[in-house]
Amino acid sequence: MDREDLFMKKFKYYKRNNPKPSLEQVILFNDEYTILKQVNNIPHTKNDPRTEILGLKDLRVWQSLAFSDHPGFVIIRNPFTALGQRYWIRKCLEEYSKSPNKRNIDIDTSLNDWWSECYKSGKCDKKFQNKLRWTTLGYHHNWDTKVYSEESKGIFPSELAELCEVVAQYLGYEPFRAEAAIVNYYHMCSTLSAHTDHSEVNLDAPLFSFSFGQSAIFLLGRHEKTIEPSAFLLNSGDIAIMSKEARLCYHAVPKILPATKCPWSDIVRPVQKSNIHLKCMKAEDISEMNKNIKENEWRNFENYIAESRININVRQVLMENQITL
Ligand SMILES: O=C(O)CCC(=O)C(=O)O
Ligand SMILES: [Fe+2]
Repeated sequence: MDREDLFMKKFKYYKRNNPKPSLEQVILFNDEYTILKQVNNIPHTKNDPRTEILGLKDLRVWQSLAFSDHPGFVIIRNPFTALGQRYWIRKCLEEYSKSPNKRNIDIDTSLNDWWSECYKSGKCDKKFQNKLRWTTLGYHHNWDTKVYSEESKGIFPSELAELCEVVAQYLGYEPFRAEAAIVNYYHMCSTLSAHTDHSEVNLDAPLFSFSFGQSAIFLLGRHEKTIEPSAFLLNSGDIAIMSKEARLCYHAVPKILPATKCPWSDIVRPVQKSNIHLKCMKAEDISEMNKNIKENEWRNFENYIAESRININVRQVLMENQITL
């Protein structure tokens, strides 16, 4: 007899609207879970000078959590500044959504600049705006064959590579090379069904997942769907890392939930110019960060994120000493 698909059962439970599911078992919904523990035994005594320009808080105040039932799974609870959240949300909407990055809307349109097109008439075309569901950066994920190739590859955004490098270093997951990303755009009724991410040659390198905007229930199971998954709440700014035993586990997003906090609207402070050495980013990125302080620059992006969730999912594709596929 086939064993029951408990992953699907939980997915359906959290997806349903009528009656609404209980959120009592959702980890991180409140702060009282005893299974949480601080990941790093040794507190960070030094900051990484790149944090500010990447829109991150000082490493010494980061809170990273591990879960005894899910070895290798780590959540860093919103290490972003309010301005940092605005910067990354805007990057996903205005820049990562442009061709030649690959997008789900490419089947219907050849236009390059989706975000500007949404505002072509002066006001937002919501119907068109909601059509964008994903873009891929770097090595493009092939949704049909699930195979990466050298022929389908773009330039990986340098600022996103640097963000991952800082997070990887913080967790001691070095060296990590960001080579492929999927940006997922969710609306309030969107879901992402159960899957494992196994297309990369390098399945030992961790997977970094950045969430912005509205919240999500994230289901994390094991290597088989017959094992019941745990439900985690991911809020804006949270970074989830699937490493080691968790790297190839089934996961899914059955539900988007209205955010109870909007950290992108907290007090914004400008990033100061400094002489820090940036591996990937350029000095102009400081003004790109600071322009989002102005309400008129930020308003349209805020309207989008008030009803959507964005997830950036970053992977290393190649082995450490491999140059091409
Ligand atoms: O949206 C999420 O949190 C997960 C996305 C994901 O699993 C993927 O893109 O492979
Ligand atoms: Fe995934």
